[in-house]
Amino acid sequence: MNIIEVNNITKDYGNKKGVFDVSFNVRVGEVLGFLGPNGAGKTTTIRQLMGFIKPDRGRVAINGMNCFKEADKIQINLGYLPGEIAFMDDMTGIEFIKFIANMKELKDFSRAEELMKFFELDPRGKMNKMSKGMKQKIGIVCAFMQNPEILILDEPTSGLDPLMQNKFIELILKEKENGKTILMSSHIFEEIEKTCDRAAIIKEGRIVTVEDMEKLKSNKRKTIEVQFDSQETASSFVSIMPNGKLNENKVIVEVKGEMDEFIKKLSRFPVKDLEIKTQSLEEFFMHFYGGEK
Ligand SMILES: Nc1ncnc2c1ncn2[C@@H]1O[C@H](COP(=O)(O)OP(=O)(O)OP(=O)(O)O)[C@@H](O)[C@H]1O
Repeated sequence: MNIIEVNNITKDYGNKKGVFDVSFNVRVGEVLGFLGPNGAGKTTTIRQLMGFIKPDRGRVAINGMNCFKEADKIQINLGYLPGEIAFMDDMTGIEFIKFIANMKELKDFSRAEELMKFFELDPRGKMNKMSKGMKQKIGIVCAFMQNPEILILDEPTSGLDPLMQNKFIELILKEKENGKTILMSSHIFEEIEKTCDRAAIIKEGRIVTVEDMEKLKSNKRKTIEVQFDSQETASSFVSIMPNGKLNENKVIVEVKGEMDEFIKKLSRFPVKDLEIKTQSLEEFFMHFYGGEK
């Protein structure tokens, strides 16, 4: 069942800017990665899902409700992390979190406290003295503290250091286990690879592809370099591995998908050393991005 439905939406800002005929769905309990280079249209799409802007054409719905007309109702059960957070700078972090909690009529503050501890956030200082990473952590606490069924996250790890990025991945995996439905935009391939079930790729305002992550991962190319004791052994191996390239006593082979056939053939030879380089998902996605990030 689809929880988030984006059907042929267009928001045309002129000069080929905006989003055009964008469609994708997020199923119940699914984590969908929304990927695209700067200016591709991720935030514009997300803002239509949040009901901040109305599509010129098409329909966006969450839980069957129209995102523009029924935004208030939808947002009761939705956690949102904006790409750029407008904070009230003269508040302290904790004042801001409590302000949002009041707005959401949140009674139980224990989850907010749990999240602050998890992200090692001391929220007592003034917001205008906080680093980008600290502000991002406050945004994350605000999005997750009401334990919503649906989460829409616009570049959630922007500004976080690698340790905190890993903590964020941990949080998403836990939320996924709890059956939450999550849409998150990202530039970080590693976090998409580790957390998402599918990825939608947007470029120049149009969806290029929506792919299953397992399929993407299984299609990843591996470059394997095998070192043998002599050039003779290497040549014998190449004779049964026609796509292998001989380089003195080494053979370099590209393997896509299943490794079984390669391993069975290699097991007939004495191997001195073996190195496997896996094509990163980033390299894979570059194919869709057309070289630009
Ligand atoms: N209100 C607006 N008026 C005119 N153009 C706009 C407006 N909002 C966004 N745009 C343009 O629409 C395009 C898509 O912007 P959007 O912010 O959705 O991209 P994005 O994929 O979120 O990029 P980033 O990764 O940089 O955040 C950009 O060219 C942007 O300049």
